[in-house]
Amino acid sequence: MAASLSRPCFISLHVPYRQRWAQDLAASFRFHPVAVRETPRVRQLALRRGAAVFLLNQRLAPSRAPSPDFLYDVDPQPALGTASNVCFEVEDVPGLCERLRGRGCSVPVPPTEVSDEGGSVTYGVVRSVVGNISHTLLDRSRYRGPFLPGFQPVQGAPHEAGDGVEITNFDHITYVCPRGGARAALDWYQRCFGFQRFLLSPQERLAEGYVLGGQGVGMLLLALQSAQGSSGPSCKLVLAESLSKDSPNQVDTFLAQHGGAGIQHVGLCTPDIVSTTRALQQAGVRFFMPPTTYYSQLGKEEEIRGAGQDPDMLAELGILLDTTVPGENKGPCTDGTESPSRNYLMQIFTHPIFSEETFFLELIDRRGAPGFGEGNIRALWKAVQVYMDQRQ
Ligand SMILES: O=C(O)C(=O)Cc1ccc(O)cc1
Repeated sequence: MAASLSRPCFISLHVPYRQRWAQDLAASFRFHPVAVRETPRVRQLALRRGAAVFLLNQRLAPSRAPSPDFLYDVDPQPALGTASNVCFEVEDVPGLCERLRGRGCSVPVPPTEVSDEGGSVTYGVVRSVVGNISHTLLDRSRYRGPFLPGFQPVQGAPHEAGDGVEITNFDHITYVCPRGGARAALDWYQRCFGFQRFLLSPQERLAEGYVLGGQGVGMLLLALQSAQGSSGPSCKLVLAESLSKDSPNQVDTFLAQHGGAGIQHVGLCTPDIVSTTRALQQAGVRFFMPPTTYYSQLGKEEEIRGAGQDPDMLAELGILLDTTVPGENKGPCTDGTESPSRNYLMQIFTHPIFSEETFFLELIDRRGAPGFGEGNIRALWKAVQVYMDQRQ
């Protein structure tokens, strides 16, 4: 039986000893500390916005050996900041770990029970076939506390309302795979986690994947989602592989600076990208500005107006809009009129958030469009190229 995995329960970030990133995530990205766990050697802080939770893991003392102290995770021993674990809620942790072991997967943390006064949870950790990524498989159906056993609630966490930032949940997680490795990753997530392939564009061929070529771009994308089951909404994974002959580019630079494959970015869903972008910019978050030609390209202004958005406002903030993505809810509106602009999406990408050109965040505002905008991906690719050329 295929595993039924929900939307991620949390995404774990590891920062090396003495790097202070928690403050950034809290102060700039407006994530709120909700729970903390501290041992003499490590600190784990859960930061939440809507249903999106990052678990920030940090050592409190230098050490060369992997630390067994990180609860609900394995220690990736990072030399630099990395997002290395995605936790999924599952119903039967022992059964799934057993099946995964039977399929040859490495299960560095076997099913383990943790409890406190709020109840108990069972979790195990399995290594993915991609880079340093692992997955915590968690059953917290028997737990009533604020986060997870072993964590203390952070008192006085601020209210989310009123700061202009609206982030509801994780939308997708994008991996950078090694050259030639995306297909093996796709097979692994299908075989081991029961994820299902979906096509990113009507032009995508199943056997080839979504190939973005020409105009200096060279990338293969393959997309998957978890089967939507009883355990909640599905999770989208995007696997990216460089086909580029040009350097520097976003994907090869990630591989070089991250020291191998891993999580490149996380898309955060917002129902109001304009207000959220503005509030985050004011709080100091830096976003990639697309090339100015993005907004002046033939038909773009009409496309943006047709979607009911203001081209000047989007250009001022650097927000990308694409109406060419396939829609979930095509068809006439309930009043019987045809609405040509119902399905579109808007995206904006932050600069890398650690000191290397690796992990970044994205805001995505989906208006009925489940895929990704090709024009937007191209614009991001070019913006990153300009940025890296300037930095070199
Ligand atoms: O558009 C998105 O959010 C994607 O996830 C697609 C993508 C994948 C890799 C990149 O380097 C840039 C964009």
